[in-house]
Order: sequence, then structure tokens, then C-alpha cells
Amino acid sequence: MSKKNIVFVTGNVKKLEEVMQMFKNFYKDSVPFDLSNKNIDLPEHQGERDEICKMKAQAAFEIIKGPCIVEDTSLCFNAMGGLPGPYIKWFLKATGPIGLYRMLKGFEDKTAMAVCTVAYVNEQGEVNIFSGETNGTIIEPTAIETFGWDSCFRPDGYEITYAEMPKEEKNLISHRMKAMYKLKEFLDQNVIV
Ligand SMILES: O=c1nc[nH]c2c1ncn2[C@H]1C[C@H](O)[C@@H](COP(=O)(O)OP(=O)(O)OP(=O)(O)O)O1
Ligand SMILES: [Mg+2]
Repeated sequence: MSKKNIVFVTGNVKKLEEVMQMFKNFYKDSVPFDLSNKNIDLPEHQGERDEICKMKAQAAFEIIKGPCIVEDTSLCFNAMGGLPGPYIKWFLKATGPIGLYRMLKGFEDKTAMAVCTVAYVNEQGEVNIFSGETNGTIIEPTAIETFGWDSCFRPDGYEITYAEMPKEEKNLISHRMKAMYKLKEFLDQNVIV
């Protein structure tokens, strides 16, 4: 029997690389489904994290009309009541990692939470949502810019930023890994036979 195909709808190649690697790790190289990619610029909604992800998932399903995954990433500054949160993409685009660091200059609390919210949509268009969080601190960006705001996010328990870690290490502790692991467990129980 051929493997089930699940489409990861994202326009972000870095996310795609990380997620592909995570599933390989979870399944020790024998992933029981095919994960393909479709690069679609999905709408960037406003609202609560889960709701944003659900709308993104529904928009993806309208196009894919089959099992698909989307994810939405937030970076929440505790001093700012969780903002920029899901709007981090626009802040990052406008100011770069250095601007994110400077935004917190007036606050004592530099802590932040990285959140990955992932949605799986099944054949019937039903949506299930999972999320993963990693806490950390916003620091002055390290020279190496690898992916998005990685160079200014130092996860708790580490002396280095996501950007300075080997990719395998980020993938062991990241917000994205935690969300994807929950998705994996759901797929194992409900989808993959
Ligand atoms: O692990 C990460 N480490 C650093 N930066 C990250 C990470 N994950 C997402 N990012 C950036 C990409 C985008 O600037 C924003 C999230 O926005 P978000 O809408 O989820 O991503 P996107 O528009 O690039 O791709 P997609 O087509 O899946 O919506 O944070
Ligand atoms: Mg997006």
C-alpha cells in the first residue's frame, strides 16, 4: 500500500527544512507518510493564536482539498503582554532582530516565549491544533543570522541563541519540535495505520 501523502503548506523554506528533519528524527528515518510541500502565501490573520492557525488551515484546505499541515509561529514578549506574538513577522521585517532587541530597551523584563501552533487538516477538512512553547530571553543579536529572529532569542538554560546552536540542537528543544511531536503522536493514534 502506498503511503499517505500529507502536504505541509508553507512559504518558509527554513520551517520546511526543520520539520522534515524532525519527522525523520521522530521516526528514525522511516516516516510512515510522505510529507510534501506546497508553497502558498496563506493569509496572515489577526486574533488569538489558535484561531489564526485554524483560519490558515482552512485556507490551505480550500486549495489542497486533502490532508495538510500548516503552522504559525509567534514570538511573545512578556513585558508587552505577549506582543508582537503572531504579528512578529511584520515586526521582524520592519526592524530586523536588532530592532526586536531595542523594542525591549525600556523594559526590565526581556523574557519571551516562542510558540509554534500547528494545525492538521484531515480528508474531511476537520482541523486539530497542537502547540509547543519554548521560553527564553531577547538579547542583542549575535552576528550569525540563520533564520528569522533566531539570532536574538536565547532559550532558557542556554548561554547561546538558537542561531548559534547546531541545527540538531535547536530541533531538540525548540517550540516547533514540541508542537510537531504532539502532532506526531496524534497522527500515530488517529491517522497512520
Ligand atoms: O523557529 C524560528 N526561528 C526564528 N524565526 C522564525 C522561526 N519560525 C518562524 N520564524 C519567523 C518567520 C516569520 O517572520 C515569523 C513567523 O511568521 P509565520 O507566518 O509563522 O511564517 P511565514 O509567513 O514565514 O511562513 P508560512 O508560509 O508558514 O506562514 O517568524
Ligand atoms: Mg505566514
